Amino acid sequence: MIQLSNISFAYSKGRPVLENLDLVLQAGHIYGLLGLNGAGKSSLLYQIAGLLFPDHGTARVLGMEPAQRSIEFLQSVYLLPEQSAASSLSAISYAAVHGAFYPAFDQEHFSLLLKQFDVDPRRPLDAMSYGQAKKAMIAFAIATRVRIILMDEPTNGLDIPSKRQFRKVIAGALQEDQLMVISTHQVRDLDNLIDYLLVLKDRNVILNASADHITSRILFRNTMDPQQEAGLLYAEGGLKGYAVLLKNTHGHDSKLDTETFFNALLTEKEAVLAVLNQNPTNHGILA
Ligand SMILES: Nc1ncnc2c1ncn2[C@@H]1O[C@H](COP(=O)(O)OP(=O)(O)OP(=O)(O)O)[C@@H](O)[C@H]1O
Repeated sequence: MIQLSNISFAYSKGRPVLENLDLVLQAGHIYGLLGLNGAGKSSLLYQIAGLLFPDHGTARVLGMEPAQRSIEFLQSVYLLPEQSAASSLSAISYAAVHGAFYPAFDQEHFSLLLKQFDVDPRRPLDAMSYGQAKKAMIAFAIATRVRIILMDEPTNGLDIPSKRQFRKVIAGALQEDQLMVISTHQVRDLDNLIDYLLVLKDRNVILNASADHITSRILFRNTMDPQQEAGLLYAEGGLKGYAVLLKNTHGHDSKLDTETFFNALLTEKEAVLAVLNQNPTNHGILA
């Protein structure tokens, strides 16, 4: 669905943000795009949406070139930016005006999502708080029912109940022929939500792997004494002992702890990738 080949991109000469980046994303998945501030997450999403153009390399999205911004492309890909432009329209009028552009726009679903998010559909968007307006635009993005939904830091500004609601809404929103990419530097917001993890670091995607693949190779556990654990890859101290990553040599089940995994990948990249890359399966394509 999305294929980026050897993409390089810089805002100014000699300071590349993305370099020789290859990426293939398939339908039916929610991808979490993780990276520290300034890693290039927005820049990558904007390349996919055709709002920034590569200096080198090629991008194909649904068989089209994003930079062409054809009508068919624009009706198939929705990018929810980190900051949406303010509109004096109410949420419901906004959907009536802008939803008309998307052939499969689902007005009923939009109203339902606003209700679930506790957003007043009649209130002008520019009179809403930042978080309320954000929720209205998340609802709009989902209601477009386009094939590819890109969300840039959608959980920024949401309170804790709204973040919970966001996870619930997203988990139930994806259809088989759709793909979603959600970027965040607040890694914990995506816990229990994404089925694929993308990690952007050093101008490239250093990891593209399914949560299933990660937990088949790595065991997530809490312990009081990391040194007693066999196959220790990484340990992180907290209030209640340590969160550890161990080599999963016996096929045990555990739940992916996205934040600890992300921290491990940033500090112990080679060791973590080596374990994930051993005996590669088709669950993950690792850089
Ligand atoms: N319009 C711009 N002009 C010049 N440099 C830019 C511009 N936008 C972003 N950059 C730079 O490009 C790099 C990547 O920025 P980008 O916004 O893509 O990162 P990000 O991972 O989305 O960050 P954050 O988590 O802070 O939103 C940063 O070093 C940033 O300063």
